[in-house]
This record gives sequence, C-alpha cells and structure tokens, in this order.
Amino acid sequence: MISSNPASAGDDKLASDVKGNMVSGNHIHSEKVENKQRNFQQQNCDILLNTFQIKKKRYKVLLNCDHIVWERLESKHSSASKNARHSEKTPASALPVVNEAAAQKEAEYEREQLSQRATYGSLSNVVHLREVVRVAKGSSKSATVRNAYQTLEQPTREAQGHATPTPTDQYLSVYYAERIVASSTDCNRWHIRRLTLHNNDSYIVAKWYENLQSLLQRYSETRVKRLLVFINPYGGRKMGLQIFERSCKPTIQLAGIDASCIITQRANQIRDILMSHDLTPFDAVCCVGGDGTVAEMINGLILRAMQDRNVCLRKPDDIPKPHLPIAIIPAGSTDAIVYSLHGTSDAQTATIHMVLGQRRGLDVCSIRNNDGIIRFCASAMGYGYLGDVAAKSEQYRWMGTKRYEYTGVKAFLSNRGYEAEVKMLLKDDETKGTLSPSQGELICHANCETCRKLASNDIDADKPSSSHSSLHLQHKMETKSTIDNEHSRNLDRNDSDKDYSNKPMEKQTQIKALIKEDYDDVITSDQERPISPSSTSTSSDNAQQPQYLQVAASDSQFGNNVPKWRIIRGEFFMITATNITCACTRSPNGMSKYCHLGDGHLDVVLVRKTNLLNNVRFVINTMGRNGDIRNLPFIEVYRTKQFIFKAKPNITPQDYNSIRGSCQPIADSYAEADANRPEGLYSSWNCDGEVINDLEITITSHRQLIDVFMRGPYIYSKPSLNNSDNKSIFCCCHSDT
Ligand SMILES: Nc1ncnc2c1ncn2[C@@H]1O[C@H](COP(=O)(O)OP(=O)(O)OP(=O)(O)O)[C@@H](O)[C@H]1O
Repeated sequence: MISSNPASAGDDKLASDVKGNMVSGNHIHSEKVENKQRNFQQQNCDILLNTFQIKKKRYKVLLNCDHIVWERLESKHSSASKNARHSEKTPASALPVVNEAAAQKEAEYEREQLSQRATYGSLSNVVHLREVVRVAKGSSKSATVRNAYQTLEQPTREAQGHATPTPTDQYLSVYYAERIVASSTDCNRWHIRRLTLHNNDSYIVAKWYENLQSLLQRYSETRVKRLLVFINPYGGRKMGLQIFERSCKPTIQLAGIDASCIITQRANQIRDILMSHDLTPFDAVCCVGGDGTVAEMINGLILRAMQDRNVCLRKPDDIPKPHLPIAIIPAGSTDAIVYSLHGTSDAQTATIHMVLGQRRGLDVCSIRNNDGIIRFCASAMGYGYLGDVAAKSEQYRWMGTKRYEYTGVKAFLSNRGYEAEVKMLLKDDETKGTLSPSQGELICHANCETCRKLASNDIDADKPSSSHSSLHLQHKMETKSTIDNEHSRNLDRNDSDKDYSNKPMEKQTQIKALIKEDYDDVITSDQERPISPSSTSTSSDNAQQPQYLQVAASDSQFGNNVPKWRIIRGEFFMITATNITCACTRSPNGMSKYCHLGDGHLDVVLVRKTNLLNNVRFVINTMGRNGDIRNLPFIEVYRTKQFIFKAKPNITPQDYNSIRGSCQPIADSYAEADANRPEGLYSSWNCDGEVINDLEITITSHRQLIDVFMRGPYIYSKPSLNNSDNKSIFCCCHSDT
C-alpha cells in the first residue's frame, strides 16, 4: 500500500522512484525499482510517502521496508545547481588506499548499501532501518525526546482491544546511529542522531509511528533486551563508572534495554559471578573495563558453558560455545580488544554496536600446561618483551597508563633475548614468514569474507590438544624432536650470535636451517627436498622471498598441503601469538595487522634476538600507521591453529618444577612467584594482561568461540604515497628505509 500526501505526490523524483512508473535522470535504474517493488510485495510492507517539516523546511519523506529517505522540496533551479555541485565532487572510490584489496571489498559492500541512495537520488538522505535505535512521537519536539527515553514500550491500546484514541501528536523523532567519517584516519566512530519530522496531520504521524514500530520488530530478535553489565571501577584511569554513566547509559536507555549493573569489588569477581549465578534472565553480558576485564568475562562465560554441559574444566574433549553474546565498553589502559574489534576505543561507538545488535564470532585461544587448561585468551599472548612488561607493570599501577611506558622502557633495555622452542601446526599457505602485504593479504574488516568462510577441510584443531588427533601428532613430534635435538641445539647456539640487521637473504638461509619440518613420518631437510623451477626463479622479487616459502610452494605442487608441525628454536626478543590485530591508539595497526577476528587462526610473531637498534626499528614499525613489521629481516610471522612453546629447550624437570605456576598480577603471590625465577633466564607469558609463569604451554585457537556485538573495523584509507613495501618500514638508523 502506498499512502502519499496528495499535495505534492508525483512531482519529484523521490515519488517517481517509489511508484516505479517513470525513470528520470541518471539516478534511477528501472530494474532496481522493479526489484524493490518485488521485494515490497514479497515482504508485504507498506510504503509511506508524505511531506514533513524538518527544521522548518519542507521535505518529502519516504518509508519503505528497509529505509527512511528524505529529500528537500525546493525549486528545480536550485536542485539542478546542487546536483551539478555534487557531481563535481571526487568519488571516494577514486582515492588511492593503503590496502587496496580489502578497501575494495569494503567499498563494494558500501556501494551495495548506497545503491539504494543512487536509486533515490544523490541529494536524498537515507537511513537503513537496521541503524534505527528508537522511534518516539509527541505533541512537541521536547515531548518526543521525553518519550524516547521512557523505559517501557506500552502495548498499544488497539493491541489491548481498546478503541484507538484520536491521534494528537504532530511530531515524530527517529533516533538512528551514523558512522562519522571525519577523516581518513578516523572513520570508525559512530554517534546517535535524531531526525524530527513534523506534520500538522496527526493521523499521518500516527500511521508513520505504527509502521516504523512494526518494521523495527524485524530487528528485535537480534537486539538486546535484558543486559547484565559489569563495571570495573579499578581499570585504566579508574573512570569505568563515569564512562558508563556518560557514554553508555543514555544510549542503553534510548534502546529500551533493561540493564542490571554490578560494580566489581575485586579481581576475578566477574568470572566467579558468571560461573555461579543464574544467567537465564539475561540475553547478553557486557563489561566496562580494559582487556583484563574482558578476559575475565570471556573466561567466566566459557567455563560456565563447560560447567553447564558437564565438561571437564581442565581437560575437556570439546569446548562448548557460550550462548550469551558479549559487549565490551572500553575503560582500561590499552583497550586493544575493543580497538581491534571496532577500529576505535570510543565508548559510545562500542555501546552503539551493542544496541544495534549486529554480532560476529570471535576466536578465543585456550592455554594449557601439562595439567590442562589454564585460561582462555582473547587478544594476545606474549613471551619475552611483552611478558616482562606485564610482569613488571602491575607494581607501578599507581602511575596509571604511564606504567606501561615506564616498565616498557625498562624491559626493553634489559631484554637480552630468551631461549625458546616453538612448534607450530602449519599448512603451506599459512607459512607467511615474510610474505609481503602486496601478495593479497586482506585486513579483517566489516563484512570480512575470510572470517565468514567455513574452514571445512581443516584438521580438527578446535579440539583441545588433549584430544586424540593432537596427542598423536604431538607424540610423533616429540619423538622426532628428541632425535634431532642435539643438532638443532648446535644450530641454535650459532644462531644467537648472528646479526640479522640488514641481511635479509642471509637471515632467510639461517631461518631455513633452523626450521625442522615433520611430514608425519619423515624428517626431510630443506637441502634434500626438490625445488621446483618456479621456486628457483631469478626475478628480483622472488629473490627477496625467504627460501622456506619457495620450498613450501614446491610442496603444494606435490599436493602435500596438509598441516605439518614445524619447530623453530633460537633466542628471541619476543614471541607473540595474536588472536586479533592488537591495535590500540598507540599502535593503530597493532602487532599483527593482518590477523582475522574469526578465522580460527593465530598469528605467531617471532622477533629474533638481534641488537638494540633493531629492537627500536621493531617498536617504531609497530607503532606507525604505515610500518609493517613483516618486512623487517629479523621478524617472522606464521599463521597457525595451534602452537606449543617451551622456554629454553634444555630445561631440566627440577628447574621446571621450581619455576612454573601462574597467578593473577594483582595477587600478592605474584612478587613471590617472580622472586623464585632465575634472573634474566626466563620471561613470563602475558595473556590478555595477566601473567602466566609456566614455561611449557600449548596455545590452541578455537574458531569463533564467542559472539561479540561488533561489525569489524572499517578500512583506514589514507591516500598512499605509492611506496614499495620496503619503503614503508621506518628505521631510525638508515635513511633509505
Ligand atoms: N574492584 C576491583 N579491585 C581490584 N581489581 C579489580 C577490581 N575489579 C576488577 N579488577 C581487576 O582489575 C584488573 C585490571 O583491569 P583492566 O584490565 O580492566 O584494566 P587495565 O589493566 O587498566 O586495562 P588494560 O588491560 O586495557 O591495559 C582486571 O584483571 C580485574 O580482574
């Protein structure tokens, strides 16, 4: 049904679009209009077209199944000149972008979304109903605002069987979320806007209100109604409560969400509450805090799901997915999880993603020692530099966020490298070593296809390492590694003396020598393996690629693309396994720019022990927007589902028993545990900001184990300088890099 205001219907493009009778100008595509009409019929929804006043100007306003569209009513002359001005603007797609492939994908999606706008005309304002938070009516503008913030939506009198009263309201307010594209570097913040429509005919206002309410019902299933909120008043600048009051509460009220808030009194209280209380009244859990608080919430929900299904908490056969989705409001010191999910650590943006109800699965890692699962981790696990920072920073919490800078510098200067062995389960195409971004690597973004794809042919790596398949592989690997131990130890010793600083080829050859590959039954040294003609190409591009990548290419030609264990030993400045990019305001690209939120893989970043200047290069490249650590010769990046870490491979059982153990950083026992450690020999693991002192751990990625209210970051699209990859490395010591 089309209801239109007879006074002005049919005289402008908007009306002709809707009716689909005429096609005028470049903006209207008859096919699209037909499709739209078909959709309308299928969904049996009314189309409303009326003239309203918006800020005392007359607008033609259209409501169809998905969109509210409004277009200024004005003289043809001024409209034509505006159109001309508009067409002069440079299209966004013409701008060069940093990650072209990813930005192109995102642009495609945006175009799809905006195709509606093209159908309506370039001067139309369009809001998708998916972004509408609330609709309210009233006899005045202020009355609509008052009504919008009222908590309960009373059922209409009609629904209760009473006769409908004569409508009197002449104002209608639509509250919707809008992404702010303030600049190329700042395109991920959202805010709430209000569109107030005025019409003297209160029947029209009532009709619009009813239609909007019924169309919004479509989204009600995915939107939160009853929310459990944990507020950590202790994290970050101790502003959790204020952030919630100022940035979240108004939006939560506007969305009509019934929120129950708990202010935490101690560490681990969130986990304990989630594991012991009845959660059935809630349909989502939210935390206001930093990464440690998020980790607590995720651990609590996963352990609760395991407990509810009577799964062994230490050695489960399978890890069940919690049924409650989570929302995260940033109020910590780093807020890397929120930044990686939304591309910003703006609290209102995080709240908007929660109230709009769009969710995506987030990978979570389990961390195990010999006794079973220690904890689950959602962001990053770091040994070496990051571990030292976490271990030392807690005692300086009184410094606030500055504690990371202070302990960061201390840990940086005192890092002499840590001996370790890493075993990873890799497929050939997951061996990224120094794979350059130009080779088609996509940044995870809103509507990311990599995360949507189902990994149907993957090994069952979501099963814990205690499951049969993993144990089998692990056992074989252990046997091989014992045979091979002596030889590799010699190599490792040599390796620690080497300088990788500016010799990529030499470094690649050394790395190649350090990698042992396990083809289930046979250990084949790189030298013995066939090199295909393509891998011996003399092109300069290929010459820059690591040798073991070339070997990997030859494997796939032999059809051997099953995951294999690879062992890497050496001395490292830092070993990091990232679940997300780990971006934050200080490091907008994060530790692993190309890590995906829901692909079931970890990015393992190995930073070899080199010299102080190279460590500085690494830090500068991690912090810069244009830097890419993968181009640095002493860094290797791998993508794996599971990896096993051993500190100092020749550790004795006595050493191990005296050192191992994990604790919360806030606990008093922390200092005690640290005091037992031999100075400078071992680092700790930093898992979501918590310290783990175990020296042998297995980390497994579990694909999309928890649902989070998010869309993923939108791609940063600053015009590039068309630099080659290497040019984007910042170096403090070489003018050419
Ligand atoms: N009332 C409280 N008193 C003391 N500790 C608390 C309290 N509530 C929560 N905690 C603990 O505080 C720890 C630190 O909080 P959180 O991680 O949120 O802040 P942060 O460390 O400043 O931020 P980030 O992790 O982003 O750097 C958490 O591990 C949590 O268990």
